[in-house]
Formats: sequence, structure tokens, C-alpha cells
Amino acid sequence: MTTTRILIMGAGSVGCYLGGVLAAAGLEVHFVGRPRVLGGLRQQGLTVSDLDGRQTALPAAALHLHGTVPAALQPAVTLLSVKSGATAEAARELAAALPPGSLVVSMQNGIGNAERGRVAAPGLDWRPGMVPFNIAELAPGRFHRGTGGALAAQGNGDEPALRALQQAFESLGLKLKLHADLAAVQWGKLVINLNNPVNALSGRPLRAELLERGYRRCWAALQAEALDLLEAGGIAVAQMTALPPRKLLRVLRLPSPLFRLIAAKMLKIDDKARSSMADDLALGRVTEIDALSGEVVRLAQRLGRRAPLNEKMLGLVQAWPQRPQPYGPRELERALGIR
Ligand SMILES: NC(=O)C1=CN([C@@H]2O[C@H](COP(=O)(O)OP(=O)(O)OC[C@H]3O[C@@H](n4cnc5c(N)ncnc54)[C@H](OP(=O)(O)O)[C@@H]3O)[C@@H](O)[C@H]2O)C=CC1
Ligand SMILES: CC(C)(CO)C(=O)C(=O)O
Repeated sequence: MTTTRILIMGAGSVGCYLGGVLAAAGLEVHFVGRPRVLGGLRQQGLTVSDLDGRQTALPAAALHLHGTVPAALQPAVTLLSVKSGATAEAARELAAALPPGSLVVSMQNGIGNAERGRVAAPGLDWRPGMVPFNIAELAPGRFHRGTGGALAAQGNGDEPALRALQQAFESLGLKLKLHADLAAVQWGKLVINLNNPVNALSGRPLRAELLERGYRRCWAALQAEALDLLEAGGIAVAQMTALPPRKLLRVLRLPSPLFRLIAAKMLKIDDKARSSMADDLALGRVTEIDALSGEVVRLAQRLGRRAPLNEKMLGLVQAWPQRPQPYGPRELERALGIR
């Protein structure tokens, strides 16, 4: 029996967690990453854990680690898990090493990464994917899933490589749903990801941020603006939480004691979990704000309209290096002009 070979392009939080789960399920997983993360994996091995108490440790000797995409690897599937700004370069590196037609699934936020990859590397078979949960790098080589939800990818159940992925994830308690068209799911996730800049600017873990009504009001306002535009554009939005998108806005705006009661499931988040954009600000990296609020601003432009709140948020995140002080809940509401 041959083992399904998987390539992780971008060994960071998402890449190490998904790759670790797949390796623990018995697949042959190759990680391409940068010295900071690979060094941790070489020294500590890879431990993946989750909020349900699962933990799997893979010794360093069992890991396939690479600084560049190895030639002649021929993976059944490549999972692309770099940040949006690094997609084009990663796509060109993949094109140089993988056979034409190789399947690449973008496990990134935003709606444009698979297309960005296709433009940079048209010879590969690009698919959008979606990661619903939060992953935190707790220490070198230790990656922890702090929330729940089902993974998604564009494809059908007839493709052996995607079936193998589904089965491997399933054996470790994760669902991978396949969709003929992922657009509605990607927009649904993007609307949820409008909390990433709120969380990053709050300087607080996700759970602590969500327990502050002022931050929730900021997130709700950014979402409401996006949902109005999506409706005007006739674009479908999938439900990503226990509540339909518009109902979620009403719940987010409730006073905190009521919110705690009604949104108990949504607050099932590890105390330490932060958004991926908070990691970027902490490490002084370029953020994905252009792939999130920027996408809403571009949608408005295509419709001949404006998205003033998302425009403001874009500006606040871009101006962070000049300020680097967290925003309090009221301060952020005032900065967005909703208080
Ligand atoms: N973290 C999370 O909880 C979640 C993240 N996401 C999305 O998943 C995607 C990945 O996020 P995340 O895992 O947090 O990002 P990380 O920054 O943790 O991981 C990406 C890694 O890829 C490296 N990298 C970039 N380009 C290359 C390249 N050409 N070759 C090899 N390595 C490369 C980066 O290094 P360097 O930065 O040094 O270039 C970094 O170490 C993003 O789109 C994010 O929005 C989605 C859901 C949850
Ligand atoms: C899981 C979620 C929504 C928040 O952590 C995310 O996508 C991110 O951090 O980028």
C-alpha cells in the first residue's frame, strides 16, 4: 500500500497544525518553512493539541523538513498555508518544483488566494480551502487548536487525494467538508475574520476581547457593512457560527451578561487564543488587512459604493507601527466613528 504524500507550503501555525494532524494519522507529510519554525521543529519535534484535550507528539526524527520545495516530491496534495501577501512567491516556488496539474489547496483566509496562486502558477490545479479554527504557536514546535469547526475545500468526493485527506483528518476528530463551489463559505469566513483587526488592535486574547461589548460593537459594525454590500452585490454568504450572520450581529451588540449567556458556545475558546493578525502585529510582520477589510473596500468600489468603516480599519492597522499601543474598547469605537 502506498502512503498519501502531502506537502505543507508555509510551516507556520496552520501548516504545522494541519500537517501534524495528517502525519499523526499516518500520511507522509513534508513541511516547507522558514528557519525560525523549522529550528523549533528540529529541536523539539512537533506537538499538536486541541481544546478537546487531544495531544500528539511527533519526534523530530519522524518529520520531513525542508527550507525550499524539494524537486521530484510529487505530493498528492499541497496545502498552502502562507499569509496572503506571500502567496504569489510561494506559488512560483511550487510551480518550479511540482509536476504540472498538481493539486494545491489554499488553506488561507481571504477570498483571493487560490486565484492569486493560479495567476502566479497557472500550470497547477488551484483550489480554495477554509480553516475555521484558531491555532496558536504555544512554544517552538507546539501548535494548539483553540476553537472548533469543520475544515472546507473546493472539490468533490470522487478525488482520491481529497478523500485521503478527509479520512486522515476524520481519524483525528477533524471534519473536512468538500463543496462544489466554496465562494459562499469563503465570504462567510471573511465576514467572521473582520474581527481579526479588532482583536489585533485590542491587544487581548480572543476570549477577553469578545467579553468587551465595545469591541463586539466594532466587529458587528464592520460585519454589517460587509453584509449590506454582499447583499447588494447578490453574493451568497454561508453561516459560519451557530447563528445566521444577521442574527449574530444582534447578539454581539447585547450587554455582556446577556451575551455570555446566549453566546456560551462561541465563547468556547482557549484563554490564550489570539487572531492570526495579532501574531503579525506582535512579530512586526505585514498583516492580512488588505485581504480582509481591503476586500470589502474593493467590493464596495465594484458596486459604486463606499465601505467607510472597513476603510477606517484598514487605515488603523496600517498605521499601527507609528502607534504600537493597544486600543481600549471605547477608543476603538471612537476611532471607527461608531461612538
Ligand atoms: N493562525 C490561525 O489561527 C489561522 C490562520 N488562518 C489563515 O491561514 C493562513 C496562514 O496563517 P498562519 O499559519 O497563522 O501564518 P504563519 O505566519 O504562522 O505561517 C506561515 C509561515 O509560512 C512561512 N512562509 C512564507 N512564505 C514562505 C515560502 N515561500 N516558503 C516557506 N515558508 C514560507 C512564513 O514565514 P515568514 O513570515 O518568515 O515569511 C511563516 O512561518 C493565513 O491566511 C491566515 O489568515 C486561518 C485560520 C486560522
Ligand atoms: C480562527 C480565526 C477566525 C480567529 O482566530 C482566524 O481565522 C484567524 O485567526 O485568522
